[in-house]
Formats: sequence, structure tokens, C-alpha cells
Amino acid sequence: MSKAPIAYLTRKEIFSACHRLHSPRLSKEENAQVYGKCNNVNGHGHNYVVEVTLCGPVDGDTGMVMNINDLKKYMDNAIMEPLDHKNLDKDVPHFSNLVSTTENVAVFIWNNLKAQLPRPTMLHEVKIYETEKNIVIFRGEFD
Ligand SMILES: Nc1nc2c(c(=O)[nH]1)N=C([C@H](O)[C@H](O)COP(=O)(O)OP(=O)(O)OP(=O)(O)O)CN2
Ligand SMILES: [Zn+2]
Repeated sequence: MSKAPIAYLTRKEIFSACHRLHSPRLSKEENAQVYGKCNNVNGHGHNYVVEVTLCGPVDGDTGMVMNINDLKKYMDNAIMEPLDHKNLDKDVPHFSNLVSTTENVAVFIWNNLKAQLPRPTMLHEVKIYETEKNIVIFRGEFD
């Protein structure tokens, strides 16, 4: 029997949210120094573009790594429902005591997706464009 080819499947979603970069582990002065304009108490917003990539065998019967309709459902639950049109720092309990950098948002999304996927090991990458120029990739790695 021939082996199934392994493919990477990516889907993109866009969510809008506001936030302020402020770490509870730093003093007021340190926060101002580290985050500069992003520490402004009024906050600011982004249209975050999130690309989720799964990796897995192409099913011989369906021809799919996963049905995109199912991936869309998982991403709605893991990304859109908790984050879209939210104040990340005030509306999302995960960030009540954790600075809402894009790195931390990527880890949050990764963990939400992992908890839902029928085969969590399929999750390969979460990539977020906070702006056109600022991009974070998380692949579930720890130092
Ligand atoms: N490592 C990180 N550094 C910064 C993050 C982050 O999430 N991780 N986030 C920010 C701010 O949230 C900020 O919104 C960045 O915006 P800005 O500097 O305006 O964005 P650009 O770099 O695209 O804009 P410029 O035109 O270059 O000013 C800051 N740092
Ligand atoms: Zn920002």
C-alpha cells in the first residue's frame, strides 16, 4: 500500500481588536521606556491577520488534510469569538495579567486551537500579521 502524502493546509482570518502594551511585571517607568507610544493609556487598534497551518496526511478517500469548513469552525471558536472587536486587555481574561504582545496572542491562539482539534499534533504554525510590517510565528516551541 502506498504511503499518504503529507500536505500543509493554511487558512486565514482577520480580527479587529484594541490593546495597550503594559506589563504588570514592569514599573510604570519601565513600561513607558520599553513600550513607548504603545504604552499610551488610550490604547490603539489593529486588524490582525492570522494564518493557521495544519500539517497531515492527505486522506485517500476525501483528498483532504482537513475539511476547510471544519477548520473554519475551529478558528471561529479559537480566534474570532474570543478576540474579534474586543479590547484584548479588558475583555479577554487571559490578558488581564499578561501583556498583549503579538507573541502572547499567537500562543493564546495556539493553545485554543490545540484544545479543539481532533488531532492536536496536526497544528503546525500560527502566524500573525499585527501590521503589514510586524509578524509573529509560533510553532509550539519552548526554550
Ligand atoms: N516584539 C513585539 N514588539 C512590539 C509589539 C509586539 O506585539 N511584539 N507590538 C507593538 C505595538 O503593539 C504596535 O502596535 C506596533 O505598531 P507600530 O509601531 O505603529 O507599527 P509599525 O511598526 O507597523 O509602524 P511604523 O510605521 O514602523 O511605525 C510594538 N512592539
Ligand atoms: Zn499594538
